[in-house]
Amino acid sequence: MNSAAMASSQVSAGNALELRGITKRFGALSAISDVTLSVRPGERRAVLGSNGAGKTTLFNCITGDFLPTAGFIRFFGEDVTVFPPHERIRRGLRRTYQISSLFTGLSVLDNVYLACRGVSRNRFSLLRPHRDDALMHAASALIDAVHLTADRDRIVGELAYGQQRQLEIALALSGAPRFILFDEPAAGLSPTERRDLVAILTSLPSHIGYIIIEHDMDVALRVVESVTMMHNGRIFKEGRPEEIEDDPEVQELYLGGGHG
Ligand SMILES: Nc1ncnc2c1ncn2[C@@H]1O[C@H](COP(=O)(O)OP(=O)(O)OP(=O)(O)O)[C@@H](O)[C@H]1O
Repeated sequence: MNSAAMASSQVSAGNALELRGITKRFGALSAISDVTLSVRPGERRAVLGSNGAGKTTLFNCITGDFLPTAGFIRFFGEDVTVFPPHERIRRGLRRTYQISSLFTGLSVLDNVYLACRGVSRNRFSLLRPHRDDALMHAASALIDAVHLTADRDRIVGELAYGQQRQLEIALALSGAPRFILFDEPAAGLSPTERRDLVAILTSLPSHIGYIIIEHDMDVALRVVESVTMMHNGRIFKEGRPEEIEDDPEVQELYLGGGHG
């Protein structure tokens, strides 16, 4: 290992996620530019910024849906910059989407069971699942974790919207994730459902770190310990939730700036 590679591996030692100089261009447009950030194992961070700031593009680079134009990404020390999404999933990275990815004609339990099965070694087994197998127990535990215990046998299409979003969190938790990217989980939720979401996120196992993109500051700042503010594709400010909330520049640009 040369000295540059050694320095790079020392920088990344101990981080769950490490981005260095990530840039993504679409033709002449730089959606994100030179984004460098590190997240420790178990750390919970919000990425905030107004529309078009580059938050979703950042997520897509982390998941492998987009290849960055420049920079590198390490996941638990391993360079995953050019890995396809399924290789990152196999290493414990998960993501939720703004657009629902649920099987609405199946029950809550079947949805979570299939997600658990999809990331297990036996995913191509043709054996009929039994209610007492280990995956069924894992699925039940995840349903409890997202407060859907009483709804586990209901058809997903009949659930309230907020319950469907809770179910998406259960799917992201399947197969022992180490890190989750939550894409606006509070969007469209009622005040009661938002409170439920905060309770679910804050009671996730402490070894699971996450990044949350969220327009609702009341939710975002209550479920994280660190915040990265983005503006025009660049990191604009980083700090603890209370520092970000009190920062005059953030207030000018984001909180009071007619943010949509
Ligand atoms: N596939 C793409 N092709 C071209 N331009 C894109 C593409 N994806 C994003 N962009 C552009 O990159 C910039 C950043 O967009 P991005 O969706 O990452 O922002 P965002 O912070 O997630 O915004 P929002 O809060 O509205 O979701 C925008 O100018 C957007 O139009």
